[in-house]
Amino acid sequence: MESTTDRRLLDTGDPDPVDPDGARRANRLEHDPWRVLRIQSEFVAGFDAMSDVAAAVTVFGSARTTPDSPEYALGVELGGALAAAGYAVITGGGPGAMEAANRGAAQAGGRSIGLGIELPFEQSLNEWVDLGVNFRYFFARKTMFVKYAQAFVCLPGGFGTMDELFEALTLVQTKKVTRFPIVLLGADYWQGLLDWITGTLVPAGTVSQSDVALLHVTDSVAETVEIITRAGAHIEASTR
Ligand SMILES: C/C(=C\CNc1ncnc2c1ncn2[C@@H]1O[C@H](COP(=O)(O)O)[C@@H](O)[C@H]1O)CO
Repeated sequence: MESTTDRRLLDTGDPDPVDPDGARRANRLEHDPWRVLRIQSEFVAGFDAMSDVAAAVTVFGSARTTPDSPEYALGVELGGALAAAGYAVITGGGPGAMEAANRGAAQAGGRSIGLGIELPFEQSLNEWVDLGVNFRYFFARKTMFVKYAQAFVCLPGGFGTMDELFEALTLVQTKKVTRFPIVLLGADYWQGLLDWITGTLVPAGTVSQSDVALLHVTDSVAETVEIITRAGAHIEASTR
């Protein structure tokens, strides 16, 4: 399998407690400090590319959603409705649900942004992206997903989507971002997760009931857009 930049940074586990000739330490000292420059350049390129993005919503969802599926159709509808409401649509730029949301936005004449990630196999941005930025580090890319969006919408997805969802939730819960509705679109898919949070995490005291209210579950694209625009209006009013 081909390596990636992220992997060269992270997958270096050498658990041997001894480093008799100092080779491990020397190797780390030789390479790791220089990675910072690469990381820095990635942030600079991202900030530069995104600097004129106005109101935007980041859409997450499975890379494996197929174009003939109801989830794909939902993604297209969502992208179109967000564009019609004046939001740029930001996705991971990949296939599946990301492509669907980009496609909906582009077809509706809206701004369609893809923040791609280097993967161990060749992959280009989906054809519906009109502003594309490619990242080598997941964490730099994640900053852009949050920094330039007013809300997150999650379509059905797997580990990647869960990771992005829970990162967003943690940022909102800890008030690192204060403006963020998070909508889970597709009630059949998401309700079980909400039930588990309410039925297991809340009674265990690991999250509070008010944290659950950070999540909105719906089947309706119109309601999704309504939740996002309502939150935007509140923010505008509170900053006036
Ligand atoms: C698995 C395949 C391609 C993967 N390509 C991806 N391209 C861009 N972004 C991706 C990709 N895979 C995951 N992501 C990110 O995670 C979320 C989706 O992950 P999930 O596990 O599929 O839910 C998505 O929002 C991306 O940001 C070949 O089909």
